[in-house]
Amino acid sequence: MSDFHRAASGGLSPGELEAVLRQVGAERYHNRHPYHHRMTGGDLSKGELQAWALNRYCYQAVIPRKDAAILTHAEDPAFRAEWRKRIEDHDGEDGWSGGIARWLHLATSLGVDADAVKSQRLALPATRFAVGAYLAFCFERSLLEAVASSLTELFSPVIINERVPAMLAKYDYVTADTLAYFTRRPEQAARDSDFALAYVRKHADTPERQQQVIDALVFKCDILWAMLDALQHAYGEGGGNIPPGAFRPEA
Ligand SMILES: O=C(O)c1cc(C(=O)O)c2c(n1)C(=O)C(=O)c1cc(C(=O)O)[nH]c1-2
Repeated sequence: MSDFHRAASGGLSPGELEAVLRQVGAERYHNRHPYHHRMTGGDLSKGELQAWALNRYCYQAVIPRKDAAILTHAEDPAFRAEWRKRIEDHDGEDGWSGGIARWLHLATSLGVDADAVKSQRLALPATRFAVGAYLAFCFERSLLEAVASSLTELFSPVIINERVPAMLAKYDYVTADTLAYFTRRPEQAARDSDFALAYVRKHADTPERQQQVIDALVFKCDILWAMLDALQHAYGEGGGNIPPGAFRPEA
């Protein structure tokens, strides 16, 4: 970690803390990953896009569970009222009318079987470990650290704005309907990250807590990075490193 990511021993002002957090994102968010660059450059095979969608489903599926874990730590009803919107975004009214269902649609539009995606059986081992680590982090750490770990959402509108136009332009089988998941995300992410950032600015009021917040965001960037590393290793360069039991694109 660069020195810049250490909270000053005397503490940072809320504005200085926010600047460090934004710097973490500028350096470590997954829009800097080669797999993302290959995606936006039109260089991924259809199998690599399918593998991305299938593995990323595991992340989508864990998000409402980690948000429920966060709610168990929250004593303030106003906090819970705000945070539970995230679960509703992903599950919808009945479990299958929110973001998870829209992600499933994205994966099936790319030609992956819905049951295979939902079962998560064909995901890479590293994907499972990464999303499991995110869930465990939100169960085990303080409310402040768990809230801070959601702050990658500050940067998600950037990657969505890079990804969506490039995918529409570069892959003739990708349509606006395929990518409908992303239509609502920037607005939801802005609402969520505004709330989380205000919470962190207010509650990270000692140098120790400021360091915990910075470390939580680094940890979360590492989760997203590790997921793309795993895809690159397994499916890049002709798919020669696909682990046993993992998704195999049709030749
Ligand atoms: O498209 C993306 O690259 C991306 C990134 C992230 C993120 O940065 O964690 C999220 C999402 N999408 C997303 O769709 C989403 O619902 C979401 C929830 C969270 C979270 O940590 O609570 N991150 C993200």
